[in-house]
Amino acid sequence: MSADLVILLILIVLAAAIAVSTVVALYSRHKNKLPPKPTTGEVEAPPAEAPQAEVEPGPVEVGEPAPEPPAGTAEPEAAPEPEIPAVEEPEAPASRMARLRRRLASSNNALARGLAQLLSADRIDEDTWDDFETTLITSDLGVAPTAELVEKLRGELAVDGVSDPEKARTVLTRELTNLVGPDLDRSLNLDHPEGRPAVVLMVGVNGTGKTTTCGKLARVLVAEGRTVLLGAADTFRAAAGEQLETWGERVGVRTIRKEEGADPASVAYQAVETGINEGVDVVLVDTAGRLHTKTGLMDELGKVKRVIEKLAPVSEVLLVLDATTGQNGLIQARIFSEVVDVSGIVLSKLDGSAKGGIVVQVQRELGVPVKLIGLGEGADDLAPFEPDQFVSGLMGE
Ligand SMILES: Nc1nc2c(ncn2[C@@H]2O[C@H](COP(=O)(O)OP(=O)(O)OP(=O)(O)O)[C@@H](O)[C@H]2O)c(=O)[nH]1
Repeated sequence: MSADLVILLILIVLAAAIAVSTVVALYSRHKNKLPPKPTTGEVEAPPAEAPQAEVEPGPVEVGEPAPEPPAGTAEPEAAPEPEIPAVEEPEAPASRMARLRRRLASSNNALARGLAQLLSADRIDEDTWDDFETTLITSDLGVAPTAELVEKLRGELAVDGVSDPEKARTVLTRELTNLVGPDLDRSLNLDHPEGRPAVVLMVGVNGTGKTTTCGKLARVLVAEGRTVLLGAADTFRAAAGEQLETWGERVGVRTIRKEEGADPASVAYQAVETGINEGVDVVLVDTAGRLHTKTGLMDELGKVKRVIEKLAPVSEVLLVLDATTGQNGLIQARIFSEVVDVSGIVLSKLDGSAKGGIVVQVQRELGVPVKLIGLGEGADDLAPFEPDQFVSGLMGE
């Protein structure tokens, strides 16, 4: 029995030993399976820590600073500045006037020369007066104004030459200024009813400088602090609308235009309507002025004016005349004044004309004053017409 017990005990011990070793082996195998975890643990650990550290503060940061970047960075980036053309600064009126006067003096040198000859003559005989008259007439002063001027001067200047050239110059200046009309109201009428813009209609034969004048005038008005809108109702010439728009961009004002051949009246209407909606001060309407027939012109301009007047009164009708065309300009002036009520004249291209006397003739012809003069193709080459400056320019001073 004791031997059996011993054997039994040995078996139990063996079994226990086997069991223990099995458990140990199993445990150690199980443990050996875990290491793969530690190997992945190296990969997992950083993401487990890093993303948590980054992601969590992330939303907070995005939430808080979000409003800042848009304010600080998004705006300048989003600003479509390159598309806005640079608006030019107009030249100061004082220096513009001085420059224009110099140009006027040099462009009318024929008249200035004639006056100088008269003033320096030793003896003012009939021939001298004849020459002087011819000079005045060649300068487009017109026959009647020339006769009036010569008569006045003959009464004041001695036959035996000009004893006092300074006095003679003063007399000449005074008489020429009187002919030009120092007291005429040359201001642009930009009066407009409350809530409606002043409407300026630019008329004239093609090529006289209407579009250019619209652009130059817009620039002057903007420089004076007015808001302006351009209406390209010259739909006849393909490039006219584009040309006006380019002027508008230079000055920083919008142009209402339609396709070539569109009804000019509808463009004018839309321009004034937009002007009302946007509360602008002045709408400048450029028109086409082809003189095929007077009836055609009358129909077109008449319609443009009527249509505009459904929305707002037309404050000014400016007739643009090319100073270099002389008598032809006068014929145009006559026709246009029969078609529309011209309220002011723009004499363009005086820089290229030695015939400044047209100012006097055209004013007499139409009974309306020259309000503006064009003295070049540049943006600042438009000036208010000032009789004193004009006469001293004519006299070459
Ligand atoms: N020298 C000079 N040229 C001018 C003046 N005003 C306009 N011009 C030029 O005259 C030409 C005709 O001017 P536009 O403004 O196109 O004339 P427009 O009357 O609008 O002509 P259409 O559109 O054909 O009816 C252009 O080359 C202008 O640059 C000026 O005062 N002096």
